Amino acid sequence: MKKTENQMLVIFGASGDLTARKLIPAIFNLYVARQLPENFVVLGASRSDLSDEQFRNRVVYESPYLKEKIEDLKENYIQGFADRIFYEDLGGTYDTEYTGLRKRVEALKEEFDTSGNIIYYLSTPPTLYETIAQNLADAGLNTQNNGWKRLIVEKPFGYSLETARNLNNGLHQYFDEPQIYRIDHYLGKETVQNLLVTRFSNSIFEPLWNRNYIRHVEITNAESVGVEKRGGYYDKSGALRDMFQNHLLQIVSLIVMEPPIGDQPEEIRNEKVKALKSLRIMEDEETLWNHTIRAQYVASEINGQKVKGYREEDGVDPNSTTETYAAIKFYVDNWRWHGVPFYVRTAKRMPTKVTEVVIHFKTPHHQIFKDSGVNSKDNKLVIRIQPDEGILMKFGVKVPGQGFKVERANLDFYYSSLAQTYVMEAYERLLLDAMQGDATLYARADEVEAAWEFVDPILDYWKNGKDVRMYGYAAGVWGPENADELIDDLGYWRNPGQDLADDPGYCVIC
Ligand SMILES: NC(=O)C1=CN([C@@H]2O[C@H](COP(=O)(O)OP(=O)(O)OC[C@H]3O[C@@H](n4cnc5c(N)ncnc54)[C@H](OP(=O)(O)O)[C@@H]3O)[C@@H](O)[C@H]2O)C=CC1
Ligand SMILES: O=C1O[C@H](COP(=O)(O)O)[C@@H](O)[C@H](O)[C@H]1O
Repeated sequence: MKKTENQMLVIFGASGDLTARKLIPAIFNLYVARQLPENFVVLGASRSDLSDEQFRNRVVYESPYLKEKIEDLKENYIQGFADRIFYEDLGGTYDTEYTGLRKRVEALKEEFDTSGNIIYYLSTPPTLYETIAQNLADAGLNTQNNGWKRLIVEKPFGYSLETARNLNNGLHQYFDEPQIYRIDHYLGKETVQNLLVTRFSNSIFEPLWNRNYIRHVEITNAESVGVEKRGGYYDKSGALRDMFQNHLLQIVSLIVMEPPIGDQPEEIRNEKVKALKSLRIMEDEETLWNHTIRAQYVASEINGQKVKGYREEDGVDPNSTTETYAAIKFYVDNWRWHGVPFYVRTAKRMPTKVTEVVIHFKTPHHQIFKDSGVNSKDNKLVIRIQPDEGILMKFGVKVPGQGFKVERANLDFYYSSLAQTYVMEAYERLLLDAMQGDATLYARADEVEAAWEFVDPILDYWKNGKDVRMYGYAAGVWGPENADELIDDLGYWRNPGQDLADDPGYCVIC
């Protein structure tokens, strides 16, 4: 068990949505699970005029995100937890000197004996990340001579390769790379981490994990919700920046990477960077035209309820060209993956919420059961990231009786069958890792830049290319029909809405 040293967590942007919805509940769960160190304190900081008590009311006592947990026999913990939560009003301007903050940090350090170890969590608008790092340095709050200092940085990390590089360079002026933890909450999901275990702790998958046996790889990330209250943010971002550049390319890197020499953070991160650098960058318009599809959801009815189209959502430009659906086909230029196409799609307002990876295996080179009814697309490994987390192996078996008729069968495993095991929420796991100084599940500077390097030309083409298509799809369906063009040389997109064990693999969009 790793040691969690005494420390303080300072959250910038503490009056915001993420703090209330994800961060405080994650810390509360760690507190209840006795995973926090003996001496631990949280200091929220933002510009809203709040007292400690008002902040505690907002994020603890009256928090809708803790309500269930409190009711769930945990009310005994609430007082003790809230006593460790404080708030510092940073005042009204962006470049506030952090004198007040420094005094508060010093006082809490003495009172709670936190040994000078501090995590700063940046949960503000991204335009402030560098400014806050600089302000911390100006106030001497980044020095490590009296305890370590770490900086967790929320997504989005940059808006393009150039802005990500600038942000990396900006932060590196005040914090060294080993101090910086770029969060990607998908890496905190058990099932994403399980990709590593599935591949590297079994001897049955890895020998097949290459171009000799794999025909193509398909990844679907679907959300049933629209942009909800984040129209303003989303309209400047879009599916490619919001999900693909970070979460999905992280998943891709875990599928593509070579076996690391060990489980140390840098050993794993080095391989992920190599994987991301091996993605073939799409440069010419013909490839970009053929290998990328974007679309927006349009007004529709889902279960009898009228649903707005993307352009009618609050905060969205009525003439917006921001995509809510992105499907990308690409290749990986290395020995292992040469010639194997990857198909990745992500979208809002799909029929269901699901994220899964499907490894499609090649058909046997010589088919002896010619009239068996064997479907050449039968051998698949489906890794369900969420929900119904699990793994499904699909293969052909003989139908009892004369002859060699073959039917599809499934071997499946569900995480829920490990019912006695407590599965941490992504933010819980990632916060605990940062508290313990383990950066394995955080993105390194070069990793983020390599991902942007791949995404930038697509964004540029979608913005400036000639006659770039923008399709529409009715809210509640599996995207535009034209997305089939991307994959039709190999069949169809798998219908991932199916229950894992009951999966006919048919296509609902063709
Ligand atoms: N909400 C979510 O589900 C997710 C959010 N993120 C990222 O997390 C970050 C925060 O998001 P979210 O909480 O939704 O955003 P909000 O807009 O809800 O909150 C941002 C917070 O930043 C504060 N703030 C503004 N200026 C400063 C400043 N100079 N110093 C300190 N705090 C400041 C604001 O409070 P005040 O006005 O009081 O200063 C506000 O509380 C963003 O980068 C977002 O992209 C990432 C993934 C999911
Ligand atoms: O980072 C983000 O992720 C969520 C989806 O996360 P999930 O864990 O629920 O799959 C997405 O809704 C949001 O737009 C994006 O910013």
